[in-house]
Amino acid sequence: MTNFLPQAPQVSSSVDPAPLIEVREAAVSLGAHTIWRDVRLSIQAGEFIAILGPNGAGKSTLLKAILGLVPLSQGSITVFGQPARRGNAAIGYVPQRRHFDADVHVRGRSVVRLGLDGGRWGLPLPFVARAQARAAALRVQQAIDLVGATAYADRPIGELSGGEQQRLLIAQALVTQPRILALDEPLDNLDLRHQQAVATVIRRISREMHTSVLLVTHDINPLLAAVDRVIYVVHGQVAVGTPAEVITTETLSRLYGTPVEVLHASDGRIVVVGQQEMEEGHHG
Ligand SMILES: Nc1ncnc2c1ncn2[C@@H]1O[C@H](COP(=O)(O)OP(=O)(O)OP(=O)(O)O)[C@@H](O)[C@H]1O
Repeated sequence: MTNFLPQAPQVSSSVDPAPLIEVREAAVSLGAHTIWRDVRLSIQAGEFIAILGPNGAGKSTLLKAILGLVPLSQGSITVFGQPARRGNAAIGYVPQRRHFDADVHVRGRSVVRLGLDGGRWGLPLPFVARAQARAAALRVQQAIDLVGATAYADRPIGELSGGEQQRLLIAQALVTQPRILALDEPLDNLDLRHQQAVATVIRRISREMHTSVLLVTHDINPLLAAVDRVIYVVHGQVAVGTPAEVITTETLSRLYGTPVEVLHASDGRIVVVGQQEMEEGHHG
């Protein structure tokens, strides 16, 4: 289905590759407020990582620091061995709460195409332009196929459901074949079925293309089977590990600074008891 695959970066399994992203003792302060500090983190190619935590904990800020959109007050972040910087074409980014109103008539395919054309300038020669246009159309179709949006890509995007729009926005971020995909709450406002479908698509992208995925979410449950690790951000602290390592009564009680209980439902879902009260208390 995807001609993306042969072009995906090859990583030898015999050597431990250098991390794509390295965060060292990093801190961010906004105004007088330290959002988080002492963050240490190495992310490898092909890892799927969920960033969790209560409202206002600093999840989006962490993503933006990696994207070079928010300066650090301490420490460093390197991406592909270079200091994090904005506008890195090797990172595909879908910001928080993007959606299209019903009166937006632009076709889904054109929205995906914007991912390629966004930063392009100049007037190429006609024969170059034709070849480029064919190559671009192919890239766009491959990204649409990859997210499973072929059936509705030519409809006006404003008419599509939240889940369909979300897939096309992910396709837009994928069209440049980025090595890192940064998604801020892509499951927001989706029903459970669409959450799981989008999670499965993202999982496949990270596996097949060896793309590292950083995904901010409020709810780990739709992603539990898909993610490799979680980054849990609470009260300025950050815990990193597999869901089984981090989402425990002990770790979350320590992070929240109060007893929090992690329960495992018979269907595999995780329920964190006491977290809601803590979040309300934190913001109250
Ligand atoms: N430019 C800014 N100046 C000052 N404070 C800011 C700025 N941007 C964000 N903040 C604050 O930083 C904190 C972290 O914000 P952030 O958006 O990273 O949280 P979040 O965990 O993604 O939240 P949510 O789940 O609600 O989206 C919040 O308290 C927010 O109010």
